[in-house]
Amino acid sequence: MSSPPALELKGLTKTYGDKHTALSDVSLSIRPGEIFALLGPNGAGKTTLIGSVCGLVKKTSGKVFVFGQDLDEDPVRPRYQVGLVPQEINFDPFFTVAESLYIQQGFYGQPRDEARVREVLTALNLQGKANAITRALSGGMKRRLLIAKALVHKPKLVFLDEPTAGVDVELRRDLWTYVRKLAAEGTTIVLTTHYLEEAEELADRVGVINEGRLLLVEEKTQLLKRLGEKRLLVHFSAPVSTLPEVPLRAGATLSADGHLLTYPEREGGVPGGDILRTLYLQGLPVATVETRHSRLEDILIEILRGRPAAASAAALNSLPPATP
Ligand SMILES: Nc1ncnc2c1ncn2[C@@H]1O[C@H](COP(=O)(O)OP(=O)(O)OP(=O)(O)O)[C@@H](O)[C@H]1O
Repeated sequence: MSSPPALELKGLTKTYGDKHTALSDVSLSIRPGEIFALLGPNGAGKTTLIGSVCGLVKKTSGKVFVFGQDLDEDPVRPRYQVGLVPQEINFDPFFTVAESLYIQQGFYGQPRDEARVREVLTALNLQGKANAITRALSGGMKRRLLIAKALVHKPKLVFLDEPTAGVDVELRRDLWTYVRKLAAEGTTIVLTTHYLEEAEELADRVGVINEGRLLLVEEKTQLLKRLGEKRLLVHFSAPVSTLPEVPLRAGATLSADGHLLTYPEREGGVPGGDILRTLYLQGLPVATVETRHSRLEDILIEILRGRPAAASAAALNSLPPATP
């Protein structure tokens, strides 16, 4: 028998008050061991979705299954397998780093496991801080501890809600390495991030949510292949007045100043190599050649733009840049 999904949502809906629908009929299935990135602009419903699974938000309707267990039937035990790195720092400032991790183990019904605490602290580069009082940690260290806290009870399903917001490049890299290790060991990771570079780097699959609706779920590589574009850019050392017939007919364009040829490569179209060969054969003054691939960021903006009137300009404007 095949194992159940790590997380399954069926028609998950959350309404605040009478009319504000934060989540609307969201259905989604996440495989054990996959890294799933949930993307969307501010207010899209990402945190509400995570909160509904972790018990921080009371859903209005729909079903949530964690490793096949219905949270309506047992809201407690399945959640022992879940870890959450929230957006906001939420630990007691008076305990030491190690104490707060032991408390967390106890909270999840586990015996004190010093080896595990050491392991998590080392993975997050906090090994020298085990006995530090948490309020004395720097902002970045607090964020590392937040991640350690979410992982110390060895959850099989981990939610990372904007885990690297406002952290330095080093922590981001450390975390990426650790997330990959966890996933390789079979942990399922659900990640929300505004740094699309992060999703592009880590995710196996991507879900796009806007205004509480799940617009798309697709394998990341498939999505990049389907909606991504590869462009060949040829810079000329002297202005060119017209392009030869082969590139022209294939769809290449020349900049107004005659210094740049742009050619969007498509599957089944004339290969970029043939375009270049023609340019060389015709003796055009090719200086440099580069290829550019569209990134997840470009694709996400297109998806949100592609939505009818509902994808408001405000929502698009709130998309932050790919890198901090
Ligand atoms: N407690 C609440 N009461 C009323 N409305 C809420 C509450 N919590 C969230 N909302 C609304 O629900 C919608 C979804 O919010 P949510 O925090 O899930 O979005 P998000 O995608 O996580 O956004 P961000 O990227 O800014 O964290 C928003 O319109 C928000 O204003």
